[in-house]
Amino acid sequence: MVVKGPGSGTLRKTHRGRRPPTRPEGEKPGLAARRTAARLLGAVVDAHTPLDALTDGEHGHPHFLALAPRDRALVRAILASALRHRRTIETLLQGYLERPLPAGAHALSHILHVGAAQILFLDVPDSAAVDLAVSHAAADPRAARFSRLVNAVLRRLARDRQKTLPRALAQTCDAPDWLAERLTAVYGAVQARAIMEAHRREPPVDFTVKTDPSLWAERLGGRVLANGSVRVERLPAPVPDLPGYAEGQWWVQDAAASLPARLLGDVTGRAVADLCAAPGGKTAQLALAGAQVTALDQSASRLARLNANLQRLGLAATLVESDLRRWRPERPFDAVLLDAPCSSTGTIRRHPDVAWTKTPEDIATMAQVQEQLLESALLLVRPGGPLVFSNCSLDPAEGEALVEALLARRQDVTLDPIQPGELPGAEDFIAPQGWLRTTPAGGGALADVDGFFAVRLRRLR
Ligand SMILES: C[S@@+](CC[C@H](N)C(=O)[O-])C[C@H]1O[C@@H](n2cnc3c(N)ncnc32)[C@H](O)[C@@H]1O
Repeated sequence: MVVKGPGSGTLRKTHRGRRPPTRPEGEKPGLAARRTAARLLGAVVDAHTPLDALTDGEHGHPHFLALAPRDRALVRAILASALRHRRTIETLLQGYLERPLPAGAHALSHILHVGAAQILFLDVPDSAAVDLAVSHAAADPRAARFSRLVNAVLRRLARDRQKTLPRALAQTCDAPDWLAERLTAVYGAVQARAIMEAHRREPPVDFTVKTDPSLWAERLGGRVLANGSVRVERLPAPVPDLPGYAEGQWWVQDAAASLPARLLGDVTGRAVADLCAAPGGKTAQLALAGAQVTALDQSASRLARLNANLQRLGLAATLVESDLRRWRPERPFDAVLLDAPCSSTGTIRRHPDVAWTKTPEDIATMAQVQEQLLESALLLVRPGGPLVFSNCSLDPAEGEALVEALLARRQDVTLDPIQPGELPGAEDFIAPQGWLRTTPAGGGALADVDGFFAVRLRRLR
C-alpha cells in the first residue's frame, strides 16, 4: 500500500463521524500517528492482541480512535508493512546495531520498527520518518537515552536501502521461526517459501456477486475468476462506497472461502445448517442458492453483524445464538456446513498480525476445539446427508490430520471425495485424498487465494 506522509493530503478517508482531537501545543504533525502505531505494534507482538480489535472504527484502541481518519489510515498502513516484513526489518536494523537492544527495550524496538516500515515500504519522506521517530524516542522516558541511536540507525537504513533491502528480502523469511519451520515441514522448502512470499504482499479483494459476474467485474474494475468470483486488484474506494454495496449486489469473500459451501451441491429447498456462521459469507451463499438456512454462532455481536449483512443483501436465514456443542435442534438437517474457528494462518496476507499473535499451542488448542465441533456437527446431519468441514488454517493439524483421525475413529462416517470439475478453476487444489487444500502460493486458474481446507463427509447411519 502506498500512502503519503503528513500534510500530503492524499490518504483516503476510511472512518466517519469522529472529530479529530486537537494536537497538543507544540507537538509535531504526524507524531501522534507514529506513537499510536508503535503502541499498537507492541500490543500485537508483545500482548498478542489481534490488530482488527485494535483498529476497529467503533471499539478500537482509544489512541487509535482519537486520530483523524487520515492518520488512522496511515497507522494501518504502517502496521501492515511492519508486520508483513517484521523479520526483514529486524534483520536490517540488527545490521546497524553494535550489540542487540537491551532485553525489555520494547518501546525502543517498536519506535525503530515503525520508522523502518515507513522508510522501507511506504511513500513517506525519509526525513519525516526519521525526524518523527527521533522526536518520539526523545519524548518517551523508556527510549529517550537512545534517541541519537534512533537517528543514526534510521538515517543509515534510508541511505543504504537500495542495496540492502533486496538482499534482506531474498535472504529472510517474514515469519516467526515456529511458523516458518512448520510450513517447511508440511509443504516443503520451495512451497513454504512461496507461501511466505505471498504473505508479504497485499492481496487482491474478491467479491461474491448475486448475479452477472461480468457486469460487476466491469463496474468494480475487476475481472471474473474461474469460480465466478470477481477480483479487484486494488480497491478504488472503501468497500461501502463501491457501486452495488448499498443495493446489496455482492459481498467481499475470498475466492477460496467461497468454495466450501459449493461442496454441498444443489441445496435448493433443502434444510441446511451453517454452523459457526458469522459474519455470514457462507450463509449468504447458501441462502442465495435457495436453501432454508439455519445460521448458528455463539457470538451475539458477530450474529448481529451476520444479520446486518443478510439485510443489506436482501437474503434470509434463521439465526441461532448458541454454543454448537450444546445445541440440540428438533430435526436433523439435509446438509451441514461447519466452517470452524481456527488459527487463521491461511489469512495472513489479509491479517499479517496472525503470524505474530498465534502460537503452536494455539494450533493444538484449536484442533481440539474443532474435533469437538465436528463431533457435534455430525449429530445434526441426517444419515446420508453431506457435512462439509472447513477452515482457513494452513496447518494439517486443523485439517487433514483431524479428518484422518476422525475417519479412523468413526466407522459410520465416510469421506465423499470432491470430483474433478466440481469446483471450476480449483482443480489444482484438490488433493488425491479428495479434499480441498488451498494455499496463497499455488492454484492454476484460481491463484492468489487464502489458505483453506475443506472436506465433504457423510454419516452412513
Ligand atoms: C471462521 S469464523 C466463521 C466464518 C463464517 N463461516 C463465514 O463464512 O463468514 C468462526 C465462527 O465460529 C464461531 N464459534 C466459535 N466457537 C463456537 C462454538 N463453540 N459454537 C458456535 N460458534 C462458535 C465464532 O464466533 C466465529 O464467528
